[in-house]
Amino acid sequence: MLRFTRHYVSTVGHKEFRLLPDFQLKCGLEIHTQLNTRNKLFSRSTNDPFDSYNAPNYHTSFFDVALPGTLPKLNYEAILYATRLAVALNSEVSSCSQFDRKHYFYGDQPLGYQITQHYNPFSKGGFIELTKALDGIHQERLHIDILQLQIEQDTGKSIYKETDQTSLIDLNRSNVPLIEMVTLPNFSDLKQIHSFIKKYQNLVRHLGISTGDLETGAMRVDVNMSVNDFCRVELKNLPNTSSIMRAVEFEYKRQVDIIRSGDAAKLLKYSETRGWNGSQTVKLRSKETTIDYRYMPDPELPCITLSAEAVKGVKESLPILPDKILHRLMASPYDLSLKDAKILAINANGHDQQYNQGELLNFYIETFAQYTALVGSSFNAKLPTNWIIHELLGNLNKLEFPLSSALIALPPSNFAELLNLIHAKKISSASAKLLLFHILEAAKRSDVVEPVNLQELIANFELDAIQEVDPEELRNICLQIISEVNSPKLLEGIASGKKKGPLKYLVGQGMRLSQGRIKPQLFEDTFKQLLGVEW
Ligand SMILES: Nc1ncnc2c1ncn2[C@@H]1O[C@H](COP(=O)(O)OP(=O)(O)OP(=O)(O)O)[C@@H](O)[C@H]1O
Ligand SMILES: [Mg+2]
Ligand SMILES: [Mg+2]
Repeated sequence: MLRFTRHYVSTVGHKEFRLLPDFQLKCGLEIHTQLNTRNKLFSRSTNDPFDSYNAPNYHTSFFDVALPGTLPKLNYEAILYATRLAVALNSEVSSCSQFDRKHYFYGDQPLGYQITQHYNPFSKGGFIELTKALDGIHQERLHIDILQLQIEQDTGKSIYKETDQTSLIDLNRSNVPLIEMVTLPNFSDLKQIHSFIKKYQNLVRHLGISTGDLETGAMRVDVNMSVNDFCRVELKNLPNTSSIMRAVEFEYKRQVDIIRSGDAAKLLKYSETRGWNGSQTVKLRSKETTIDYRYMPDPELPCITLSAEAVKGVKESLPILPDKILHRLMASPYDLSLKDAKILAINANGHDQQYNQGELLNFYIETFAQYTALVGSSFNAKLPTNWIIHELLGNLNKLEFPLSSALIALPPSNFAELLNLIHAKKISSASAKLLLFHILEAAKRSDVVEPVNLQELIANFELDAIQEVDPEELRNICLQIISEVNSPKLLEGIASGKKKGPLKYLVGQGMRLSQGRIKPQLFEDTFKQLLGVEW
């Protein structure tokens, strides 16, 4: 009889996945992140590892292709980026970290060794905090401890051609700066792993040090996992979050089955490295056959000496970190939901949408301040949220128009004025939508964009809400719509309540005829009265 825990329930795939209480999962992550510095780690060639499709081996220098006699020259930008990350993770930067050579032979590694940090890493310790409130883990809070950060070079790429049994080598990626971050084995369920990966990915994007994309390989996650303290298995080559989660589920079940069958002492005796073929984990190599990398300090690279003041300077220049922003946005006066706060604070896909996160957040905060200054204590926090997060961003995406340009037409003071007009019901919500769209579309078409004059536009388009609606006029508009519809069946359906939906259609017609200046509720009430609706 199996007992299930409530640790983690996954609906990935068809079958539900659960951890079993008698089989304890222990897991640690190693995450490699490519830094988006301008140049490579030890050469001046441009750092553009994804340009291979157009020009293989283009972004290379003599050092990247390992011509004899060339020497590595450290790129300080990579050190700055690594320091930013270390400080954000509360990891202690070593005052003198060193580079080592890890020797192995491979076609895409022409030096014959990879320069990494083995004996004396860049920083040690640190943590990421996961919480139930922000990250959705099952525990209230959990610290995932970081063992260390090490700086290393990426390798080139081998492309295998099955057809003529050849390998192509592309060295555009060779010598791209990487940071390997290693956690302690603090994870005990899948939700924690998932949340951590998202949080770390978001952090490197927020710090502006990497695109953090798993799909391009800019971020690569290796998962080390063991069950009931048997040997750890390391899962590598996991292309995206869903593969990571599915591979962990599969591997957990595989190890549980081995333990149940009584073969664990034999089959889980040595740690091994496994890959993911899309449906199962497959053995790549066992640690019995580990290569001796003959690590040795690189004699051509002196240690990186960083003073405490330099580290302090970087710490002081860091942007406010995402958790802190989320907490602020979810508290008074903003009172945003977690979902909306994340839209403002977190760049979900790493690419520039029509805005960058800092720009959007500043716009929101500034507009909010100006709006509350205009309306005083009766402000409605939902107005800026809805109009910025939903209306404005929706329109920018639809029009493919960047926020930076939209801001010229609609700086925070103008947007706050628009909110104020909506707040005071001087303009109906339907009219405001039309107006906003019009302003953005006109700004997109125009070469010279300047702040709009809202009052003038509202007057020109006659968008002022009709404050006092003449009941007779309202009745007449409704009667006209009813006669135009000319469908007794539809009207009877509405009246009897059998088909309520078409009432919305009638109201929509009213909004159209009045160009959004009469409130939908007034139309609805009048139609109900005229049709004798009792529901
Ligand atoms: N018993 C265990 N169960 C699961 N994970 C473990 C266990 N012991 C250690 N780990 C995890 O294994 C990882 C070890 O990574 P580390 O980079 O130190 O060594 P490595 O995997 O041997 O080296 P390489 O960088 O060459 O892959 C860490 O993330 C650690 O948390
Ligand atoms: Mg490692
Ligand atoms: Mg490893």
